[in-house]
Amino acid sequence: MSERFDLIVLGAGSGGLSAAQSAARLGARVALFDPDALGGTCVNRGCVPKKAMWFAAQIADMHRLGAEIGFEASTPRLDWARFRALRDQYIAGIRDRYATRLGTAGIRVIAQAARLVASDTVLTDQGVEASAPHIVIATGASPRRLDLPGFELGMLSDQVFMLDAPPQHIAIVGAGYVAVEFACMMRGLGCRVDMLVREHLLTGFDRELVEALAVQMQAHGIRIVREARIESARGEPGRITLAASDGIEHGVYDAVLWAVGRVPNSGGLGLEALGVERDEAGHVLVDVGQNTSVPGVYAVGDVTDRRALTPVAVAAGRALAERLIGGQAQAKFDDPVIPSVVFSEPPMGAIGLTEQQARARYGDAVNVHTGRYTPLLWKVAGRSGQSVVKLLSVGEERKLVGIHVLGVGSDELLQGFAVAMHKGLYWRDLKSTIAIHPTAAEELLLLH
Ligand SMILES: Cc1cc2nc3c(=O)[nH]c(=O)nc-3n(C[C@H](O)[C@H](O)[C@H](O)COP(=O)(O)OP(=O)(O)OC[C@H]3O[C@@H](n4cnc5c(N)ncnc54)[C@H](O)[C@@H]3O)c2cc1C
Ligand SMILES: NC(=O)c1ccc[n+]([C@@H]2O[C@H](COP(=O)([O-])OP(=O)(O)OC[C@H]3O[C@@H](n4cnc5c(N)ncnc54)[C@H](O)[C@@H]3O)[C@@H](O)[C@H]2O)c1
Repeated sequence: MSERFDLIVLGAGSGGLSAAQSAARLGARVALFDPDALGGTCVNRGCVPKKAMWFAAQIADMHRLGAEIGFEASTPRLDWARFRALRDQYIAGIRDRYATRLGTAGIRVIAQAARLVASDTVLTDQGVEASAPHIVIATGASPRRLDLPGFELGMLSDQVFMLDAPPQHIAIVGAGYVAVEFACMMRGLGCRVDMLVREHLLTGFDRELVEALAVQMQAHGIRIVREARIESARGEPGRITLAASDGIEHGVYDAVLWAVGRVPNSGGLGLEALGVERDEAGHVLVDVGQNTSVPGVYAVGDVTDRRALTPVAVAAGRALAERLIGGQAQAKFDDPVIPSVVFSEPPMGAIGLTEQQARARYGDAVNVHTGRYTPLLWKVAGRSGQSVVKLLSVGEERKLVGIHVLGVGSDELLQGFAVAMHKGLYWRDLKSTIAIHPTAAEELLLLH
């Protein structure tokens, strides 16, 4: 006999936790299934451990800058084991707090993988069955594996966080968020880094800023090899050579990271039998209300084809619970202004459309305002690297449709601009606002 709930959630990552907690807050009886650690990708093998590593790399970079401006400091060496223990302890604390909060909210947590056996019933391999009028699929995504010889010699992003020591010389295959962030972090921590890029770096970001970032990554010592189509890996763990389609061999590396995208965890969930539609890549197809093609079955987060970002999964889960349990018929997550930051060195952030997207949508009505500057401390140190800011506005009114910043501080300064753009931001608003001087943020107000 299956136990009845108001809402069942598969997956306790960003999206699933948000849906479950919001629904429980609104009075629903909720069951939450997940065989793995609470918090999913973001907390355990994504944003959180990544950001800790980024901070460590930033500190190493600041030491180098410190030496350039006159500090007498010896090169710092990171005690990797201590750093890893502290980071893991912090993450365990987050998981503990989730467990406490879920318990307090009365959410039934079942530490097992579940699949749908009917549109209102789920079952686990251990025989636990539960049913509800609403079932939310929030099973996320996993790193993509390639079907090429020697693939197993390399690692996936999940495994980077388990390394006992940083590699000496790493090859990173791929050119998306994960590839760029790990390349910069590893380099910051003193590794030799080769990035083997098949096509473009960071597709989806403004081309001008991406090229400016590539220049800085190379100046930082990262070797970027373009048009490298890796076809095989050979050697042994710790001594790996990569062969490309043009016959060129790369390496020898002591580590290889395959950062070639992510695939949705939508297999083995019983979706095919129920008729839940998916795209070719396996993403569960949803409308703006997170409804799948089967009534009573919904999906949020990376398992869908929406932007794979934690705040997107969280917003979708919350809106869904508000609609299903809170009775807010209009609640949906459909925000066109999604800010995001690549935690590279320096970081690069974007809100709204790139120049390429804006021109495709608005043609000649697009105004482009670009500025380049060298951050104050870099100038003091004699460095020449440049930050880039770009604003895209449309028409006579100059409504902002895109804001892009590459440079120190961009990760923190963009959130406030995202609030303004969400509400509707115009060029005249920037011109009539008093700047905070001297900051990186003011550069957005000082453009001509
Ligand atoms: C290295 C890395 C860095 C990232 N950095 C950022 C960042 O800085 N900022 C940002 O916004 N985003 C970042 N992301 C993306 C972000 O982590 C994801 O967008 C987010 O975690 C998606 O949440 P989700 O709930 O959809 O899935 P997940 O967090 O992946 O959670 C899915 C959960 O479902 C569980 N599950 C799977 N199958 C079943 C089943 N059959 N039954 C029950 N449970 C199941 C899994 O165990 C997992 O816990 C990063 C991702 C990676 C890989
Ligand atoms: N800071 C952040 O917010 C952050 C950080 C990490 C990840 N994320 C999210 O997670 C998502 C996944 O990131 P990702 O980097 O895994 O994927 P991605 O889609 O951003 O990039 C995948 C990269 O792999 C390349 N690629 C694909 N197949 C290949 C092949 N056979 N050989 C060589 N290269 C190949 C692609 O050209 C692309 O450059 C991102 O889109 C983003 O939404 C966000």
